[in-house]
Amino acid sequence: MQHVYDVTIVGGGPAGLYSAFYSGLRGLKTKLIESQSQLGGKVLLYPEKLIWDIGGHPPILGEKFVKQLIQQAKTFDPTILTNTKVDFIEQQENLFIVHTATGERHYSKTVLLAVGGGIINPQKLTLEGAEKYEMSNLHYTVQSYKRFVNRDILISGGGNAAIDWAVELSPIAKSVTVVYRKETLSAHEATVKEAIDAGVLIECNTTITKLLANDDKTAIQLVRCENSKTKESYTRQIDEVIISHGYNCEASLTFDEAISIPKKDDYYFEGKATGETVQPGIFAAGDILSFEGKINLLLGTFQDAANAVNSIKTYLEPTAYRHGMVSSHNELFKEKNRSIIEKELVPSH
Ligand SMILES: Cc1cc2nc3c(=O)[nH]c(=O)nc-3n(C[C@H](O)[C@H](O)[C@H](O)COP(=O)(O)OP(=O)(O)OC[C@H]3O[C@@H](n4cnc5c(N)ncnc54)[C@H](O)[C@@H]3O)c2cc1C
Repeated sequence: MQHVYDVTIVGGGPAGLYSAFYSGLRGLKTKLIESQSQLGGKVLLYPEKLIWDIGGHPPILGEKFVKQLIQQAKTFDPTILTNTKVDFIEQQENLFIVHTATGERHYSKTVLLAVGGGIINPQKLTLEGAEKYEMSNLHYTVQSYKRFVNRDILISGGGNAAIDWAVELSPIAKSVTVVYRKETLSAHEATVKEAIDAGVLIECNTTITKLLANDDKTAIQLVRCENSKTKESYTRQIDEVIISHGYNCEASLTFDEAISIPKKDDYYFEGKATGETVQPGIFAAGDILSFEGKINLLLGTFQDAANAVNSIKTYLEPTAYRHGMVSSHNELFKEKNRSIIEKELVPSH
């Protein structure tokens, strides 16, 4: 017989990870289930981006931020499962049974949905044979800047992510060209200006029509593009190709008939700022949750997580303290505080 957890968090992005930390802080027996092999959610899509807008935190690389989030999530030793997709949630009296795609069942008194926009996969290039270059120089995310030093780079896409990459790579690349199928880019004007000022070449109405392999067919050597207006096509020698065509979100989570959670738009759950959904025992946090005044940013996910966990605590123990607790009240921190404070007090030379 499996253990029954106080809370099972579905999704290991920022909302799920911070929920795991916070539910430990509130003394709840916690399990977190993530479908991907890595924890971190959408932040894994921008490991090399500097994040500037986290309160009280200096600019931090996405990759480092994820590491810190994971470390914090593990503070109270929750059970964490990766490579485990939740596909169905069932309720039997006061117990939830969380079913996974591989046929396992997880038992829990409450469920916290932190599934963001679903399981995220980049939109792939649909050209024939494109997939064979994914092991070499066709990329869907920028995992490491080193790879792009002194290279001729072609980026396909006109949104913020494409232009952000163009701006960030242009100081280290030999050249950066952006091709975009529409008349004008959809990225912020200020970033587009930054890209142009940095020497990025932008070609609108233009799409990639062919990837031509090198002699041993292991890497793309030439990219053929076509301008949809002039019908002109040209071939360009290229070292690295980055595709930034957005993401597909696989929203495959379903519920049994007894569970009803109102949906807003395609995949957002209408709920309250306190994380409660209309379904008793099921809570939500992060990008999946929609309420008036909701912020779909990292800072919003943290507030959602704390609110949802506090709601879970009082759902399970109606007399428990309803609101946020300051971390210094926690016994585990008391032990750790001493060594941290001692280190801080050592005069620096
Ligand atoms: C390119 C880009 C740049 C951004 N830059 C910033 C920024 O600078 N500052 C900022 O504050 N915010 C930024 N954001 C927004 C921020 O990343 C999101 O608000 C945040 O990641 C949302 O966290 P989340 O945990 O709610 O969802 P997600 O990060 O989407 O995580 C959800 C997790 O749930 C998992 N999951 C989904 N379905 C299932 C299932 N059925 N079973 C198991 N697991 C499942 C997914 O695999 C995923 O890991 C950016 C977003 C993008 C896309």
